[in-house]
Amino acid sequence: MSKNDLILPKDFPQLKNDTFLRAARGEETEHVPVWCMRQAGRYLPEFRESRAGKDFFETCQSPEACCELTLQPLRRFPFDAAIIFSDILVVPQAMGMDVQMVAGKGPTFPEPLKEPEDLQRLQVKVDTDKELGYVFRAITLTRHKIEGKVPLIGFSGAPWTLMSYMIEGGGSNTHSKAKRWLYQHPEASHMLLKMLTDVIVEYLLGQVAAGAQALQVFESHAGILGPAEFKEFSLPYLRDIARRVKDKLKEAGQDVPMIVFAKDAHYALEELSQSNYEVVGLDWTIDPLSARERTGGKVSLQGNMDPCALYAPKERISDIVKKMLEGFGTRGYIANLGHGVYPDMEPENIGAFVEAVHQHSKQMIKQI
Ligand SMILES: Cc1c2[nH]c(c1CCC(=O)O)Cc1[nH]c(c(CCC(=O)O)c1C)Cc1[nH]c(c(CCC(=O)O)c1C)Cc1[nH]c(c(C)c1CCC(=O)O)C2
Repeated sequence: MSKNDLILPKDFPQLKNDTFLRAARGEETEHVPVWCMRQAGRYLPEFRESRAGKDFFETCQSPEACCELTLQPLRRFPFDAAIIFSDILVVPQAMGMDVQMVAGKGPTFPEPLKEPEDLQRLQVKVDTDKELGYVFRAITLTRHKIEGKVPLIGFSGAPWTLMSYMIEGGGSNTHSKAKRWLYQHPEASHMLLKMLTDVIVEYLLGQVAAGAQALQVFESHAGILGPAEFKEFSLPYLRDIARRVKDKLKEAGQDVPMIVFAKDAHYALEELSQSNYEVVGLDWTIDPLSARERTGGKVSLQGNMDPCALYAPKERISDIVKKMLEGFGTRGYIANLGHGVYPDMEPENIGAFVEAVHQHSKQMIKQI
């Protein structure tokens, strides 16, 4: 028994709305489920109030705060899933790196990896219960407090995205420091990607043990790679993560749907649909119909309204949603944005987006 099991009982309230889980598995639903990346975020006044004056990563380390922030958007909108409030950069922290959230600048690593010998600074064998137990406790607490309203999604950053942050030391336009490694130090790059993969597999399994009912892997920096580099430095690790997590869960008689979101990796859509994930998440640069054709019904799809469409008047949002639903169809589809909600967006328009998905999809399904 891990330490994590001792904190709270795991007899969770019964799930009342499994629409999201059914859509992930390609099963029939009464409406298309919908959630938003970054649905817990600064666009909500109650989020800004809860976060005010508190350090971002300290907030991530408080299970009570994470639980509250995860539940806030559900009190306003009838989302069909919740995603645990946390961050992808807790994994580099668990491997021994210092990461700070600097106001106005974003995540910052005071001592990024510069050369291959810096890999020696990293913790190779990470005790995820010890280093990331706070995320597991947040998930368990939230599973209780959510009262079975909707499923709870756990997540991790993918190896290449985390590697690029660890080398760049923060956000970047070119990612040239991280990409230099791929061309100058391919062996060290693979070593780092492999180290990250091992930690991520344990981390995702720990999240399921704690109560996560689905998992999303964020390859947010896929688009900075070309097709050949993606095939060498991202795809094998994405596949390995899903395979290893699924094999381990199967041994335990468990099964949770997994979503891969490789932003701007339209060139790899065929490969992504054959990568052991049930769901492929899409950014807004892909046309729904062609995404369906190229993935050949092998997977469910998630996405992909341009987040900026939320700046449009409500009627226009409704029309855009209707077109999106017609493109994807209502089966094996989870509505979402093509990336996260931005801080200056109107909460009311998020509500209009959710309502439009529910309304239009109910009508469309009735007509089938
Ligand atoms: C790249 C990335 C990060 N973090 C994450 C990604 C992958 C998804 C993506 O591509 O956007 C993942 C993430 N970060 C957060 C979540 C929570 C769940 C959700 O609602 O989606 C998730 C899934 C909370 C957060 N993570 C962060 C915020 C905003 C900062 C705050 O609350 O103070 C939230 C709500 C901070 C963060 N963390 C990160 C960035 C770039 C930022 C923004 C910095 C800024 O805007 O100043 C790294």
